[in-house]
Amino acid sequence: MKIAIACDHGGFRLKNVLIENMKAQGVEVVDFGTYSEESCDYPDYASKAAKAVANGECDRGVVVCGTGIGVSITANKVKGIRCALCHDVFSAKATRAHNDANMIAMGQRVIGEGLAVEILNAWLHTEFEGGRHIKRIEKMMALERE
Ligand SMILES: O=C(CO)[C@H](O)[C@H](O)[C@H](O)COP(=O)(O)O
Repeated sequence: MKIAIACDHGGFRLKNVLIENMKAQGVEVVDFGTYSEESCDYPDYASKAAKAVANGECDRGVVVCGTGIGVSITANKVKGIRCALCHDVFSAKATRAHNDANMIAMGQRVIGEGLAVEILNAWLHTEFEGGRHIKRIEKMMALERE
């Protein structure tokens, strides 16, 4: 699996923890920045990761900022993206199983690193259930074409 990842200054330290966790599992990671804690604008980086997922360069994506909100809103502006803001393991599993979320967002200022790694791993390793959820996702994605 190839994962796009991006953050702003408010998510930089957590992004690095998540990258190390994924690399330790043999997951390929493409880091779209930012690369320091210098203040920057989260749309510049979250959009790069989201576009890499939308165009197929990466299979799925992870975005991090202070709250996870700015990066998730940004990612969801890119056609084809279903980015879920998750700060608990149950939601991370459910958004893969039910929403087939192709991106996850988290906030470095909201949760600790240990929980963030558990959430990421739950999201990475949960498959989409299909079935009744397929038509619901189709209805969501049809909104992009209106
Ligand atoms: O976009 C956000 C909130 O929706 C992120 O949490 C940002 O990291 C945050 O807004 C950055 O704030 P700062 O005061 O400029 O560090």
